[in-house]
Amino acid sequence: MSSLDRSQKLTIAMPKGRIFEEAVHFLQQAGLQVTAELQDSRKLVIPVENAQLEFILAKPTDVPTYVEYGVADVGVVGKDVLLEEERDVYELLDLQIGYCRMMVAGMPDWKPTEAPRVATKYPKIASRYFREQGQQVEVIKLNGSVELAPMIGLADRIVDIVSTGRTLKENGLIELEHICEITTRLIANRASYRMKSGAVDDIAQKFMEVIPRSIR
Ligand SMILES: Nc1ncnc2c1ncn2[C@@H]1O[C@H](COP(=O)(O)OP(=O)(O)OP(=O)(O)O)[C@@H](O)[C@H]1O
Ligand SMILES: O=P(O)(O)OC[C@H]1O[C@H](OP(=O)(O)OP(=O)(O)O)[C@H](O)[C@@H]1O
Repeated sequence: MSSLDRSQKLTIAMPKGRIFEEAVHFLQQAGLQVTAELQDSRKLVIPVENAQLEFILAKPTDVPTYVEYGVADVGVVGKDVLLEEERDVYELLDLQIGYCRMMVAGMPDWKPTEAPRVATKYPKIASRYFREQGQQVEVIKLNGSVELAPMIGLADRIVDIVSTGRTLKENGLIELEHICEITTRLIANRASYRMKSGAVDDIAQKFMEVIPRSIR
């Protein structure tokens, strides 16, 4: 299937923010035409001339929403977002970039209490994890700076992403339990996967060829 087949034009949802640069580098390695507009402008919709491609730039947590509703055919997104948003999309590939881990963390002198409270940006992941552990906890949703919660007594533990460990360390917290590893994934809309199988396969194939090179 030629990538210039008009009916096979693909819209790719890209996450703004932390994983954007690594994801763009991945696209370049896969041979996709990445224009300066994608890397350096405030535009949110970026068509790629003659390549039957269009990028949309979304907040990371919204990428699966655009893909589920089919306004993007495929998307690049962290596994943390997929686990939290639970959108109805196909997960096609682990791109093996954007490495980090989902952890339970707390103060070193943490002790179980009768009414444990857990603060997190990821309430579904946290609730599911503690349910599976057979522990009853109250989950408190925060939107950032989650490490503050145990320090000032809002919660006794947190569920959050840890990458270098610097944020935990500088706030006197330690890793307590490992929930899962997180990497960036390629996802696809279910209808696009069938109706535009040529173009979706083409991009998945190109991505797959990059993956062994991106293993650290
Ligand atoms: N150290 C890290 N902290 C947070 N996210 C990371 C880290 N390392 C990799 N990631 C990946 O980056 C994505 C988050 O990117 P970013 O922090 O830009 O988004 P956000 O949390 O929506 O932004 P905001 O801080 O505006 O709420 C996550 O989905 C995760 O997969
Ligand atoms: O282990 P580290 O390398 O220190 O990274 C982990 C930190 O990065 C993320 O926060 P982010 O910078 O996205 O800010 P936030 O507090 O607004 O979520 C995450 O929520 C941790 O706080």
